[in-house]
Amino acid sequence: MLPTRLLLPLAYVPLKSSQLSCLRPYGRSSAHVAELLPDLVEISLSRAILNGFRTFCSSQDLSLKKCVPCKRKDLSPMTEGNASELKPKVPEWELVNDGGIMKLRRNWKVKNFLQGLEFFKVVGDLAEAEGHHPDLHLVGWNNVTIEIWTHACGGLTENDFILAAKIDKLPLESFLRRK
Ligand SMILES: C[C@H](O)[C@H](O)[C@H]1CNC2=NC(N)=NC(=O)C2=N1
Repeated sequence: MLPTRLLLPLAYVPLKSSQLSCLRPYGRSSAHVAELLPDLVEISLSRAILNGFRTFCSSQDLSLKKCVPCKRKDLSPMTEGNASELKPKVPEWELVNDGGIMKLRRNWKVKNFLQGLEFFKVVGDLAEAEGHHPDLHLVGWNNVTIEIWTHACGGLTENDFILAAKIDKLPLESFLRRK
């Protein structure tokens, strides 16, 4: 007879025999399943826990998410409150209100003008891959500023935070002036 309540070593989730029956592989005897069951359930449960953890991480780590197409009709800018909630996830960036348009802004000093253009190329390739694009400024030959906002709605959406988080993961150190 199958164990009526199985305490799982990983999560101590009590399972009733009715729940266990769905696990019974076709044609195997109950005794055999009882033997297999702890491993089977433990594996599936640890995967569930791992997936849950990964989901939790990915929803926390914006750089693992993907930008979505900006369809004007169903897009509205997030509130300043929402933007402030997401801001800690991109600590290197500042939240600015530029004439009523909320944007993310970050500055760098590059080695020289051409390194600035190379810097833009690396960022540009990422933007093209994401289908979401930053405003790139190269001023006074070595001052780079990137501003990110969603033009389709005239403000900030999650795309902008995702792009900022991804830019922060790019290998840009070689273009930068030593501090
Ligand atoms: C369909 C596609 O998502 C749009 O054309 C994209 C392209 N890149 C974009 N980038 C930014 N920053 N804002 C947009 O509204 C935008 N729209």
